[in-house]
Amino acid sequence: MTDGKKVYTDTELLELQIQRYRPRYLKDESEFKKCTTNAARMNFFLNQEEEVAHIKSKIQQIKPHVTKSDVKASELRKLGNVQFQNKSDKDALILYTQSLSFAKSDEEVSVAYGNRSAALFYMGFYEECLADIDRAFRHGYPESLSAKLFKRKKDATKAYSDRKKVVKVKTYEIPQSEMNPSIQSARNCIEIQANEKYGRHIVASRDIAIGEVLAVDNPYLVELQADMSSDPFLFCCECLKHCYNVIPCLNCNEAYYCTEICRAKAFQNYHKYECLILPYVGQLFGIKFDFWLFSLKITLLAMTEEKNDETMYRSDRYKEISELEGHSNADPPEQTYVLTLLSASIFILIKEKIKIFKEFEVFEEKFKELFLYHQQVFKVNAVTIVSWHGNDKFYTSVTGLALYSLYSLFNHSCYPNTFWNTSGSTMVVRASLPIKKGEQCFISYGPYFAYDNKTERQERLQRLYRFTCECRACQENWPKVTFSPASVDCKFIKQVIKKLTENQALPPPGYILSLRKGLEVAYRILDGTS
Ligand SMILES: C[S@@+](CC[C@H](N)C(=O)[O-])C[C@H]1O[C@@H](n2cnc3c(N)ncnc32)[C@H](O)[C@@H]1O
Repeated sequence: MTDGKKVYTDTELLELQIQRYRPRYLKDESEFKKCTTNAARMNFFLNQEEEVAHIKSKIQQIKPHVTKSDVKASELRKLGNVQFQNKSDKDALILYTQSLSFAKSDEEVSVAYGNRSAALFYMGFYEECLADIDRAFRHGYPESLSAKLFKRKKDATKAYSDRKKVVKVKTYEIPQSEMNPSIQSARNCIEIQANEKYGRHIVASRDIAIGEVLAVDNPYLVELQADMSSDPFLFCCECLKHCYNVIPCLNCNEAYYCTEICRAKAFQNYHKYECLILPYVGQLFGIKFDFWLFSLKITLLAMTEEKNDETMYRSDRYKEISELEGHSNADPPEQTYVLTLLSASIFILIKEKIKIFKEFEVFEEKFKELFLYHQQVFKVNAVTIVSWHGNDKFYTSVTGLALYSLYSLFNHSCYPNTFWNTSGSTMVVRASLPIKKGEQCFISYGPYFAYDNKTERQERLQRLYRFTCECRACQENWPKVTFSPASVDCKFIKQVIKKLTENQALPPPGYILSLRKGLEVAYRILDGTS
């Protein structure tokens, strides 16, 4: 979100809203604090008739942006042509993609695909170029221009087959024989336990060696972070795949997908409702929080998903999401007040514009509870996905947020014995230390003893996750490690290891072992032998 100059994070935006509504909160404070459930909080605003009438009239005044227009599509395509002639292929590609998102008639759609295929060809993305040529023909590309497109198809096919095959990075897959019988995404070396101190948590059901895979989890839901990713027109909103030839939603200009399959899946599951109100959200509030969009999608999924009572802990089902920790009553009341006020307005918007509650009448009351709850779940459990992409030069960027059911059961330690990374949106969790049978498997929620001091870590964990960390690094108050791994040379590593080995009061032997083993594992992963 920007005001022309500054890009605001969700937290900064929320702080601005809290300041804006402070006088109103102070007036309502004592009554609002009496509401102890999310539904009661929502009803606090929804029962204020004047307020509701005011929001309804604001909604009526909003003219949603034109989403499909051949005139606009043609303008954007022509701007793309200028960039293409100037050899700015990537800028041309983005303008052609925008043109596609506005294009209404088959003719306009087909020409935009045809033009984009040219930019893709010159950028060396032959597979994507061929896909766009097929799309152009399927939409009835004009006969008069077809010869050029047939030639490009021939050239791209040849260039594609001549090119050395790119080795695709393979995500680890759990072998059938090692699958966990009670947890869908886990290997058969962990189990879920629960107690008062830790809530639900993950425990090793046998000894686990460094580098071993504990879980390969797929997200229940992802949300593309358009403002933060380097380019929102290059990612699939459904699977976050980095993709140069995304295709737009057939109704709105807000969502793009890597394939027709992802588009149909998103539309069927939630986007058919979401895209009817997205054009209003920004205009109604002047802001769009990521956690709203996220929460809206989950709530729509919760309403529409078919019930599945299987006892296995599943990552592809709403039931597991519905039981995640949200600390519903732990946020500062002023923050909850503002979020509820804005959520109540979204509730009215949904009622006015998509009539979904007519279809799912029973959910009207449930929605009030869930929409806020999902925002709370998001804050405690969502993960930021950083992708690496590029052609010959790889670079990383934040592409999205995701919610994983199994990852959400891992508790935190500032000296964790597991770590995770993602490939696309698939998360792989591995051991970073040896884990003995019966020991809890911890992950880091961000704070890590080597980079942040104990006070900083404890403050952050308390504020965001509402617990006091009692990991070994916190109990023994380990010092920060003051080198940056990127600038470390081998000589320096040797010195560090020597110092660590000599001084037993510093991080324990496991840390040294993990450093050495970690390098070995990283090498094996990169080498493709693990
Ligand atoms: C992502 S959830 C982890 C699963 C959670 N224990 C449950 O029962 O659903 C995060 C929450 O777990 C709890 N938690 C995480 N790490 C913890 C720890 N080291 N000690 C105590 N509680 C912890 C906190 O309440 C935190 O907000």
